[in-house]
Amino acid sequence: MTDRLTLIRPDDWHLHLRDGDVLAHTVPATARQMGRAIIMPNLKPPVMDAAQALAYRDRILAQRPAGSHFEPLMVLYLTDNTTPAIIAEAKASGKVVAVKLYPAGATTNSDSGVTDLGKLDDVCAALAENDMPLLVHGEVTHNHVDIFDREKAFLDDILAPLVARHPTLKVVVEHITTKDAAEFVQSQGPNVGATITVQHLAYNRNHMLVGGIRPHLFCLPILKRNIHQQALQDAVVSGNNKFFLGTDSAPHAKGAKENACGCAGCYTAYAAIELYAEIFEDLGVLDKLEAFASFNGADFYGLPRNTDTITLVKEQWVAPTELPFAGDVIVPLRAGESLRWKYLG
Ligand SMILES: NC(=O)N[C@@H](CC(=O)O)C(=O)O
Ligand SMILES: [Zn+2]
Ligand SMILES: [Zn+2]
Repeated sequence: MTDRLTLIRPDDWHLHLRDGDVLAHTVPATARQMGRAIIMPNLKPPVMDAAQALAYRDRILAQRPAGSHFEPLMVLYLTDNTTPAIIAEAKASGKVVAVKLYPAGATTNSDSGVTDLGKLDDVCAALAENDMPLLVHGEVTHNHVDIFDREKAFLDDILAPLVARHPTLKVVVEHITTKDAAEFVQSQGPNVGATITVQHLAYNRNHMLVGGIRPHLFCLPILKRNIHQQALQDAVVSGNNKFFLGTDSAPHAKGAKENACGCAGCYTAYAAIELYAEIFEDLGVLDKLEAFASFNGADFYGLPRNTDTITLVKEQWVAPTELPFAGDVIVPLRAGESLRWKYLG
């Protein structure tokens, strides 16, 4: 039985750090485990150009613990007003590595998102030219499309045509939740990859809704039925290098989650690698964790793999029931539950 696990240091290819005082909590939490992280730009207002990305990066670095080499990889938020010149300037900054598409209204702070991707073909061409991946929150937002069908509708109506129009554009389908998305990614060339979260591997909608509603399992795209959870598990079990670690750790204060209109997002950064290790072990593929967590994402982005290592031990510990969040608290995923793997450093 394996009771100790040493891996090349992982990276988090989808992370929300937020801004302001809470950076004092969110930055150290991720910097403790991850070498790099793709920093989601859905602030209020969003991160829309190189200057805003560099200023945000400085605020993040100001909270990086002494001695840490954690590197925030910055992302621009695509709007109807993004231009090829904005993309070229972002690339030239050397610090912005990707651009994020939020269909307007799809998720937390996405009001400034894109209303018609068809109008941004010149921007997509600029991304392809600059070898910058387009990261997508893959859900349509039309009222008539059921929330459980929104990812598939996005793949069929928006993403498949986009990839066909821009065959060299790198695309990351973020936080995939369906069998359809896993199959779509597998069916495309090496320029299309996907991140998979802990919560979408570990849970399905029954966990969220049977026996009472569990607001801390509510995230977007919403947890789907068990056949979809199974397909995501199959994707990581397959070892296909198109799939990589992206926690989508998305903290919201406890009161904003335990609310008559609760916010979407699960907080997992405090124990990201332990949470993935537990699932990979349950699936019998602990030997595939390192490629998923530490190789596939870097390879997809064309960045060097990390060279230092981390170690986990098989040792039970209890996840905190709450964590500080700048005068407020957050309830992490698995709060108060026993975790099986412990990160040593
Ligand atoms: N995943 C979520 O449920 N929420 C994210 C936004 C996102 O990634 O869609 C957030 O910023 O809170
Ligand atoms: Zn999203
Ligand atoms: Zn996210």
